[in-house]
Amino acid sequence: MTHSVFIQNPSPLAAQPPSPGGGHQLPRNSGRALEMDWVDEIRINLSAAERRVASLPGRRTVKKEAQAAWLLKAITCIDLTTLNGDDTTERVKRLCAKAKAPVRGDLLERLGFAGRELHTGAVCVYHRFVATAVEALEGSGIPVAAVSTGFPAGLVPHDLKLKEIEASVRDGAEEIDIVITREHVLTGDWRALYAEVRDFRAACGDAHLKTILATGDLKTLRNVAKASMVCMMAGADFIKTSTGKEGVNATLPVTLAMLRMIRVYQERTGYQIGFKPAGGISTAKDVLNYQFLMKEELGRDWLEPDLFRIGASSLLADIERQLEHHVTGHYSAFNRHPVG
Ligand SMILES: O=C[C@H](O)COP(=O)(O)O
Repeated sequence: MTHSVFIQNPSPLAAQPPSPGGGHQLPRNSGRALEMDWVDEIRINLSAAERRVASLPGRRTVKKEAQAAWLLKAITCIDLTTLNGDDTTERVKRLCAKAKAPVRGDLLERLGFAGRELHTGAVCVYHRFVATAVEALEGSGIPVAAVSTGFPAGLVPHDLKLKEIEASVRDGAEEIDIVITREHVLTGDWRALYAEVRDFRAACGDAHLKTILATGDLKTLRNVAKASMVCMMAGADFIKTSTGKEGVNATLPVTLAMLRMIRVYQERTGYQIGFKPAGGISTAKDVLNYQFLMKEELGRDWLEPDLFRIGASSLLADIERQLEHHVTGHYSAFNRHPVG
């Protein structure tokens, strides 16, 4: 059996926007033995995948109130991120404040959301800032995600990677975003990739494991799909596209390939695996396309933050501008939304 069909058109998107609340408890993926058959059989039809996603923006537009609801839902799925060499404690504290109150109160009131809980899915930082973020977010219910394992290139010794994961978990990170060793994919050493991610999963303990594939480094969609499947078999809770530091980061064709693998894994094991596109997603328009593709490919469950995160440093500012435009009819300058 192969997984090569990317041309089937989904049923039309329901007119109903997602409600900003929701969420559900999922059984955690325990991983399983490496099935080489599941990897070897994977085939990808690149041009069909490109055609499939090219039709998305034209077919799927939502207007006015519906769009505001989709964007509010997107906010709950953002891993609000700062991953810069010049990050400071103060910047991380400001980011955490923004994660707790992502949209101005007056806008929420005019959108009819006054008094409703709204926060981002997580805050994502380097290990150095995990403890700062945990303290700043205390009582908010917002988890801290730590990038790890020698992010972004992942070229430090394996034992140091495990120690880095353990240190972030000790400091309070509830989610660990690891990078895989790209060489394992580029040389087709799926056993080495599986063993690596298995170890990362064990080091995480109760913290959730997001495996960053760095898809821009993997050369082909087939490699992306195979790496996705191996990471899920090794126990990934989420598969994530990119670090934000590769030449090419999240794209819709890559997303489609990864979502199809999530679907196959669910069909075979019953586990629902989360998806996190990351890197270069900076506009409300971009994020709507990702939401539509998630819903069309995997269904309503995958619009919730326990199965969908968007790794982004500047997306929130554009969403807030769009919400402001929706309410006032005017756009404000980006410098009125300095964080997020
Ligand atoms: O995981 C998150 C990414 O590093 C954020 O990338 P971005 O700065 O392009 O939004």
